[in-house]
Amino acid sequence: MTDSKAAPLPKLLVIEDDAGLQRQLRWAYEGYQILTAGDRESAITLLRAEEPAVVTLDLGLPPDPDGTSEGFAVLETILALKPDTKVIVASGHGARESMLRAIAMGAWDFYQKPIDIDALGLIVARAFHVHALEAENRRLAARAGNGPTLGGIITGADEMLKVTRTIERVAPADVSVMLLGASGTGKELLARGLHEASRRKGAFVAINCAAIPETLLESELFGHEKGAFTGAVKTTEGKIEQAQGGTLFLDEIGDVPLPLQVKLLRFLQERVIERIGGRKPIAVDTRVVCATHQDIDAMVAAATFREDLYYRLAEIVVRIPSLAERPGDAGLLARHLLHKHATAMKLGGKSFAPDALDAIDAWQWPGNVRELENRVKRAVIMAEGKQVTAADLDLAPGDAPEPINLKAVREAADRRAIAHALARAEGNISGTARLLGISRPTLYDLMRAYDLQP
Ligand SMILES: Nc1ncnc2c1ncn2[C@@H]1O[C@H](COP(=O)(O)OP(=O)(O)OP(=O)(O)O)[C@@H](O)[C@H]1O
Repeated sequence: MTDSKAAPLPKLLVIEDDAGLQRQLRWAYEGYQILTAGDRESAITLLRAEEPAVVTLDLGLPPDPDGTSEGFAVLETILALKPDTKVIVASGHGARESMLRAIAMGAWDFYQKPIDIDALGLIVARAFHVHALEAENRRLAARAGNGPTLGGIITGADEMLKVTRTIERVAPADVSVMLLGASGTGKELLARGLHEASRRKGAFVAINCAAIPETLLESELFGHEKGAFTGAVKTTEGKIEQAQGGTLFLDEIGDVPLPLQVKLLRFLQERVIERIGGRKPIAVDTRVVCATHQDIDAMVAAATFREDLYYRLAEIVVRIPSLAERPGDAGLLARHLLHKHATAMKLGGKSFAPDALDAIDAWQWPGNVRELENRVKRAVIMAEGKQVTAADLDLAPGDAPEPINLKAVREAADRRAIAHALARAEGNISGTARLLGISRPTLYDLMRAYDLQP
């Protein structure tokens, strides 16, 4: 049986007035549908009809085959009609100025004639890859923009959408919720979203149990009466009381010392507190949500966290995936954060250079969204022009030795892109080839050339 639903081949438009070269390029690549045009009119007609993702453009086109005017006019029209098209411009020897002008106008890359099919093939493959990544980012952004998400959470990843759906479901029920996830994954944002979705009328009160010295934590939580201890000059409500009728968010619950765990347990059982130095019990109706980045199960097993308290706090446990476990979210969030911070600093109109998007996609983000936000904020300040580069984000250049030439840079980028796609497709060759927008044989060739394993 033939597979009638096979994915259509990615389209490459070759704009070249030399019929011999046209033929050579037509047969050079497998895995693409090659469209050819010899002049402006037929090129633009094909662009409108077929919307190719990648175009190779010879600047010397009739009626100005020895100059560049017609080529630049075509480049301008393509980018005006379809700005996401990746245009790779061809130049003869010594045409550096034209190339720089083409890049400044928005061309994706260039190559020198005479054509080296292998080198051009790599540039073309990479252009398809970046085009596919950008299209995926736009798709995720559109999906994430479908209606308000819980607590303003930005995500397009199923792993995280599942989390927001769970939280929306449990929000109205009066159960305790424990959020488990690494630092910077958005636990506090989710807790706040849960509070908003619960429609509790009181306040959302957050306390970071790791940030407050042990000796002060009890007073912060339970409050104190005037004169209860040296320095207690006036009666003060604790965070638990402040959350009356609302939600109490206990961040880093794993850092609460054992004696205080006992007091918290008593509060959760009886729903009353006593301020330090106070004698009368005060009833408090509050929803408790807690979070930790620690391995709480191991802490319970080691008896450094009380099991009875754990069961009171963790009627529902929600695990928050790290940023690296949410495909596409790093790029999506980066764009959102770039817009947010550039606007706040009155430095609007900034976008990411292709190398920045690649670097964002390849980085593992050990500090999750918090790290991403810090890097983007810094990059907005550091970027010299409208484009934010990987170097502005302090990502790629520091991680690799100084490349010796452009070929080395491209190889490194290809290697990263292929390794990343392989990981995303879990080693599946067809899936990887699809993600990269290249054919399986081309992928095999590249993997062999770069000595990569599935
Ligand atoms: N999905 C997201 N969409 C938008 N902003 C996010 C998202 N996730 C996190 N952030 C932002 O990233 C920063 C860190 O998030 P948050 O404080 O909620 O993380 P956390 O897991 O509580 O971190 P920590 O454990 O270090 O306290 C905040 O500025 C938050 O607004």
